[in-house]
Amino acid sequence: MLELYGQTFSSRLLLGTALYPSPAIMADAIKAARSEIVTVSLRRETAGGKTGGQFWSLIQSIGVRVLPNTAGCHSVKEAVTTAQMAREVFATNWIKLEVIGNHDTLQPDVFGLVEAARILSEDGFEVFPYTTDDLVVAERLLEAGCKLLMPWCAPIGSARGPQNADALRSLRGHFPDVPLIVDAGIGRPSHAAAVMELGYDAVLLNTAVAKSGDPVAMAGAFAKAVKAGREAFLAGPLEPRDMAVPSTPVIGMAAFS
Ligand SMILES: CC(=O)[C@@H](O)[C@H](O)COP(=O)(O)O
Repeated sequence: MLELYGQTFSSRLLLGTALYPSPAIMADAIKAARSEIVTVSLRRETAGGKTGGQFWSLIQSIGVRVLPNTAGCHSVKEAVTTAQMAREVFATNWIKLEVIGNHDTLQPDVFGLVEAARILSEDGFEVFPYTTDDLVVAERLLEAGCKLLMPWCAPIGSARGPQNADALRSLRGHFPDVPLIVDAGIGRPSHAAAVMELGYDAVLLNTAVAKSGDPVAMAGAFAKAVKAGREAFLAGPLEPRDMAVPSTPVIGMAAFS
């Protein structure tokens, strides 16, 4: 079971709720993914007026846990204020904290992220920080009160998959007991399986499902990949070797003379 801030979940696939062709397709994709947690932008929820209300009702009808996010926030003040509003709107202390540092790459402002994480943790939030794969930043986030980490594997929406598997492996090795969720940049089910095989606890993705040719079918494919990756990790995959090792036994081979 996946344990996040004292709550347990069967599914290790968290989904975003943006960019789908329609709300109905989004709902069907969430069901096909068997996700139990979806992330929702406060901006979408509040900006849409009546539409926002309908969207919220649809999410509630699916019966999933909501992880509000601060998507689009570029400063500590903006992120903290958005988180506080999200707590009121969604009635949860959970917050996926994004403090974006660059318009082009959408990479996190890790300095602002740590500061905002400290402020929000002290204010009783349970923070899910969207961060890079930097080990020192990870340590600072844990010191700031985060009980889990959400490193990217590539820029948001890039669909490039793991760009630095060594850094992800290193994070896993340094923090064996901290829940680690890869967030952002996953493009294909094989990417999700690959990070799960490294021992990551879960993945969060959005674009790869929502913008695919068939979001519902793709959500199902991701669900299978995440499960397969987890099972492979638990089964103890082989480490790559430099030299060949015969896989066919030589004892008992027929002798030719
Ligand atoms: C929805 C959300 O929270 C995104 O900001 C998240 O980081 C997912 O990224 P991808 O769209 O690349 O999966």
